[in-house]
Amino acid sequence: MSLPAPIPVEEAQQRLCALVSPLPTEGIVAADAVGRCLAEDIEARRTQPSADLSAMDGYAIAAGDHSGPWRIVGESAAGHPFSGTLATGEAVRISTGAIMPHGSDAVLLQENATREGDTLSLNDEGNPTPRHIRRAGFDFEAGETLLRKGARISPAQLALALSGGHGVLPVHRLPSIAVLDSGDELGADPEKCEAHQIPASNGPAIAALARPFVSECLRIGPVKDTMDAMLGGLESAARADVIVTSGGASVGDHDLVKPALERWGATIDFWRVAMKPGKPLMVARRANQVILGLPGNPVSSFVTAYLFLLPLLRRMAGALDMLPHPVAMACLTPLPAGGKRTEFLRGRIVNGKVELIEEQDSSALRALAAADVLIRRDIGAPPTKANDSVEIYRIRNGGIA
Ligand SMILES: Nc1nc2c(c(=O)[nH]1)N[C@H]1C(S)=C(S)[C@@H](COP(=O)(O)OP(=O)(O)OC[C@H]3O[C@@H](n4cnc5c(N)ncnc54)[C@H](O)[C@@H]3O)O[C@H]1N2
Ligand code: MOO
Repeated sequence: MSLPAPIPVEEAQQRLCALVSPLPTEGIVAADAVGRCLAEDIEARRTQPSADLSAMDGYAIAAGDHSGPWRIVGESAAGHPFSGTLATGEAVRISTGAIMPHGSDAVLLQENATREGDTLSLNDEGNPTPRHIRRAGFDFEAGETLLRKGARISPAQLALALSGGHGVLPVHRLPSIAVLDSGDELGADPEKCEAHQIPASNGPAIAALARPFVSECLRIGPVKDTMDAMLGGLESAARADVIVTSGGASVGDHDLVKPALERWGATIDFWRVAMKPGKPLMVARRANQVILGLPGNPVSSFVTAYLFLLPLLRRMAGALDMLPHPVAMACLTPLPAGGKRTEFLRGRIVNGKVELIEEQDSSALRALAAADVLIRRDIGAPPTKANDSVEIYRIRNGGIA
């Protein structure tokens, strides 16, 4: 059998993402929109802060005399502004976040003041200063763009949208997926595997990776290595936006994903990518469905899900920024020259530098679970010395979402 030449990683990512468009838009209560992507730009509906506010607990001091003593004529508390106007020589008790009264132009910290009854004076620790005033509109003005179309709503973006006066956000629908494990050797119950079986760990791991980006995830299998079982598994996934299979993507006698997809009426878009691990990756379409055939080796399945499934789901969810961003980090371990495939090596971070994990077998789950990053090695990259900079993708500590 002559096999198609593996295509470069970037081309494969582009071809995959070009198969889909962002899903339709819906309005979602802002707090429930976390994880969704905006379908349009969001403008501020209010100015923040809407008035000059004190940034500290202390006293708002009238313009004109910053030496004191002053007469305290009232209070401005957060949510309860002082209604009058200060005259020279007057001050108002003020709390953090409260509105500066008319006529005031400085804040005296309470630690820098002595109060006796209604008389306020300096205690030589510091003077009234306008530095403790947060000016109206310094964060944003009504009408300014707060968040761009395609931005993913995370907790900080949620807080900003709420602060900008938005209770409901226009976002894209999330895709649904079905994840199918295949292989006669797979046991569904990890506590009851015979000697010839291994626990089916890929499906749950892929589903866990995808969870923040999907509306629902149907789990199918483990499916046996027969054409009928594979066709049955695919048919039960027929309503998902994306089908992910794991295993059976290679060239063995029992690798049935490709023939089963073809028999099921899917068209293979590409098969085999010049990457390690993950070479047998397969992408197919059937009507509006996209099928991603991930290799069975557990590390290959994880790495290809990270580099292909997540960008695909991000694109369907409306993100403009789909691909993971590599960053540069010094690498403690010297690395050999890159080969004929882009490599994604497991590494751990030690004191701010990355170190290669010795075990790089594409079935080694203990090494994967110990990894903080994938080290990217481009095709034909020159060898590196200790402490040379390499490109890494974080797969822990916030690197996924
Ligand atoms: N002659 C060749 N053999 C292989 C090639 C090749 O090019 N020529 N490619 C190798 C590469 S690279 C990979 S990766 C694997 C992937 O093959 P498959 O996608 O067909 O995967 P399987 O053969 O079904 O399984 C491989 C391995 O992974 C285990 N596995 C499968 N599914 C699961 C699961 N859901 N949970 C946990 N572990 C799973 C399976 O038991 C096997 O050990 O092919 C190479 N061979
Ligand atoms: O390309 Mo395979 O995914 O190395 O084990």
